[in-house]
Amino acid sequence: MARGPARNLLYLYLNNNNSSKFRFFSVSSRFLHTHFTEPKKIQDFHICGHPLPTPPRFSPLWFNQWKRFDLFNFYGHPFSTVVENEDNESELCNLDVEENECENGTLGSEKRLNFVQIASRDPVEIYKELRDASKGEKQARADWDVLIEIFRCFAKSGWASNQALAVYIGAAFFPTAAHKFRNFFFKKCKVDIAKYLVSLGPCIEAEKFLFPIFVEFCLEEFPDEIKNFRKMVESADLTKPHTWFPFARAMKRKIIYHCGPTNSGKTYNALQRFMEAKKGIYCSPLRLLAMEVFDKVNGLGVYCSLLTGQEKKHVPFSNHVACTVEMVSTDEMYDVAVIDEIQMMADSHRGYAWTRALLGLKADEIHVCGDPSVLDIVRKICSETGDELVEQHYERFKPLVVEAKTLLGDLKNVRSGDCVVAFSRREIFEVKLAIEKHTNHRCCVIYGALPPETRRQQATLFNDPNNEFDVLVASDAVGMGLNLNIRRIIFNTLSKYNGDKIVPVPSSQVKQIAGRAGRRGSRYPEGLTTTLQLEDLDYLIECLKKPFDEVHKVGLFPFYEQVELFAGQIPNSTFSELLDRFGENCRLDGSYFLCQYNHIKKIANMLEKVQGLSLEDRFNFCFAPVNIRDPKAMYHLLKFASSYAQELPVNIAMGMPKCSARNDSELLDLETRHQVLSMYMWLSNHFENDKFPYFKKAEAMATGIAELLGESLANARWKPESRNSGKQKGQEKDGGNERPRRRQETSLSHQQQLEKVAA
Ligand SMILES: Nc1ncnc2c1ncn2[C@@H]1O[C@H](COP(=O)(O)OP(=O)(O)OP(=O)(O)O)[C@@H](O)[C@H]1O
Ligand SMILES: [Mg+2]
Repeated sequence: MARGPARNLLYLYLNNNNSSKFRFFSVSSRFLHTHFTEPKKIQDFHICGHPLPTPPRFSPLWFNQWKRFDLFNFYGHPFSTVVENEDNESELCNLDVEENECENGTLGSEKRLNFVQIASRDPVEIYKELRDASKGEKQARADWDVLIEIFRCFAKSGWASNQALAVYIGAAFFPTAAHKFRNFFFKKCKVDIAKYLVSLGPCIEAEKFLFPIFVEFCLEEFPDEIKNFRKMVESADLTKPHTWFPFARAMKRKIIYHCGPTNSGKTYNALQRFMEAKKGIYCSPLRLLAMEVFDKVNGLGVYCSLLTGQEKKHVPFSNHVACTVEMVSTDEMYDVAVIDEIQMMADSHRGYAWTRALLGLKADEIHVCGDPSVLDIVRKICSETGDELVEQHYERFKPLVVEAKTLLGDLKNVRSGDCVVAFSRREIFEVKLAIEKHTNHRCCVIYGALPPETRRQQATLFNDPNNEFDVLVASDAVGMGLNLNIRRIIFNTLSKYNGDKIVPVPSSQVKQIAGRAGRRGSRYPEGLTTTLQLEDLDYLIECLKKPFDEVHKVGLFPFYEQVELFAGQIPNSTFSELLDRFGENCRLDGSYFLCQYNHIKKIANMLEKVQGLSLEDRFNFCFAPVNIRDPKAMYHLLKFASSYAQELPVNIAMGMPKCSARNDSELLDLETRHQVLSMYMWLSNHFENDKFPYFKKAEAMATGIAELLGESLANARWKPESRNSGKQKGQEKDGGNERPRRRQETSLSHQQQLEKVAA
C-alpha cells in the first residue's frame, strides 16, 4: 500500500458494522481507551495530529499483536464500530487514501484527505480556534441549509443529550446549551470545518464530531450551570443504600432466608423464632396479616403490640410488635425480626419498604420469608452488607393438583370449599350472583377495597363449616395473608386489566393464588386448582410449571431528608416538579430501581393549591392511604389538608350511614367512607395528634362501617352497576364526583396502594 502524505498521523480502519465496507476514520487519543494488554505503552504515543514523542517506541508491530480494537468514547461508552487490525503493519500507519474504499466515494482524494485531517484534529484545538476567531468565514447558501439541519439534529440527539450528562449538562439544559453552541458555531465557523460537516450531513458521525467541541464550549460557557447540576445530581444520589444504615452495618447480623412456595410453613417457622426471642418485630405486607399475627401471638401468651399506619395498640409489658413493613423502626434494637413476603422488594410501588427493612433493621437475627425470586439479590445484598446468610428451603405440605376437567364454563359446577377468583369487583359480584341464583351455595367475598376487618370476617365465615357460606369469591387480594380452608381454586378468567389494557395474569401471581388451595390444617388432603373455561387451562398449567422469575432489581425510594436536600438545589419548584426532577436525576446502583411515584404526584398536584403546607407536610400527606381513582376520597384528603394548613382542628366531616347497603352504589359508598376514616386515622398517627383530634370517633365509625359492610355482603344479591350508569348517577348527585369503578380496582396493585397505607 502506498504511503499517505501525513506520516505523523495514525489512522485506523474502522469496520462499520452497518455496512460491510471499511471506513476511513481517525481517532483522537482522548477518545481511545482500548483493551490493550499493554496500556502503559499505548499512553506513550499520541494518535491523530500529534507528532509521536518517541518514534522508536511506536511500533506498528504493537498493533499487530491485537486483532481487534474496541473503541470507547471519552465517557467510557463504546462506539458502535469496531477496529479490525489488518495483519499488514503498513496498513495501520501508512494508509493510502486513494486505495481505500470510502463511503463518500464521490469526493476527490484531496478533499477526502483534507476531511481526514479535520476529523482527526484535537477538538480542544478546534474549539480554541473557533473561539479565538474574530468572525466566521462565508459559507455557501446550500451549505448553511445542511449545517442548520445538522445542528437541529444535534439539539434533538438522544445520544448527545445522554453523553452530556457525564459532564453535568442536564437533559433539561441540553437544548439551551445546544442552541447557544449552534449560535457560537455559526458566528465563528470556518470553511473547512463547515465543509467537512456538510460532507457528513445530519448523521451520528456529525454528532460525534461536534460533541467534544460542544463539551469544550459548555465547560467554558456554563460553569455555573454545570456546578449546580452536579450538586443536584449528587443530592439525588441513591447509590450504595446499604451505607445509609451505619448502625445496622456495625452489627453482625444473621439473615435466615425461608425460601419456598406458598403453604410450606415459612412464616410459621419464622414466627416460632420470633416468639422465642426476648424482643422481636414481625413486619407484614398487609394490615390484615399484622392483625392476625398480633392475635395469634397474644393468644399463645406472648405479649405483642400492634403498629400499623392506622392503629397503635400497645400491649402492656410487651417486647414484641407486629407491624406493617412501612412502619418498621430502624432505630430500635431487636433480637429477632421477621420480614414476611420478602419477594415484595421487587414491587414497583412498595418495594422500597422491604428494601429498607432488610438493609436497616437493627436485629441480631432477621428471618425473611418468601419465594425464591429474590434469593439471588438477597445474597448479593448480604455480601455488600457483610451479613451472614443462611438459606432454608421448603416444599409444600400438601400437593397442588390441576383438575383438567375445568368447570366447563358453568358456575353451576362449583362445590363446597371452592374459591372462584375474578380480577374485577364487577366480575366478583356477577359470579356471586350467578352462583347464588343457580345453586344452593352461599358466597363470601374478599377484595382489596374492603377493610381488613371485613375481609377477616368474610374469611372466618367461609372457614366455619357450620354455616351455609361454603363458597368464596375473591380477587387476587386472596393471594396473600389469609388462612383459608380452600379445597379448590377456580380461575374465573386468567386475564386482567392492568390500568391500561387487558393482559394475562403474571405467572407468579397465578402460582401464589393457586397455592392457597389445600392449606395445612384444612380438612382437604390436597389442594386443587382449575379454570372456569377449558381454554384457560393450558395457561394455568404453564404458569404453575414455570420456575419463579429471578428478580434483578429491588425498589428504593428517598427518605424525606433526601428529598429535602434535593429541594435545596432547585428552589421554587412544586413538590410534584421536585419528584419529577428527582426521578430524572437520581443515580442508582444496578440492583435497585426507583419505585413508581405517579400516585404520589397525583396527590401532590391536587394539594398544590393548598397554601401554607411545609415540604414535610406535603411529603406526609402524599403518602396518606387514598385511592387516587376515587374522587370522593381525594376530595376528603384535600379538605383535611386545607384545614390542617389553616391550623384548624381537622374534622371528619362525614356522617355515619344508618343501615347496611341495599344496592351496589350504597356498598361503594360504604367502602369509600371506610377508606376516608382509615385515611383520617392514618393522618392522625402521622401528624401531631391535636391536629387530628377525632381519632377515637373515626375508629369507632370505621368499626361500625366494617360491620355494615359485612352485613351488606351477606345480603348482596344485586347486579353490580355498569361503570357508565354509575357515572351518570354520580353526576346527577354529586356533580361528577362518583367514584369511577374500574376493573383494576380489586387488583393487587390497588389493594397494595390501600395497604401501603397501612403504613
Ligand atoms: N410445623 C407446623 N405445625 C403446625 N402447623 C403448621 C406448621 N407449619 C405450618 N403450619 C400451618 O400451615 C399453614 C401454612 O403455613 P405458613 O403460613 O407458615 O406457610 P407459608 O409458607 O408462609 O405460606 P404463604 O406463602 O402462604 O405465606 C399455616 O396455617 C400454619 O399455621
Ligand atoms: Mg407466609
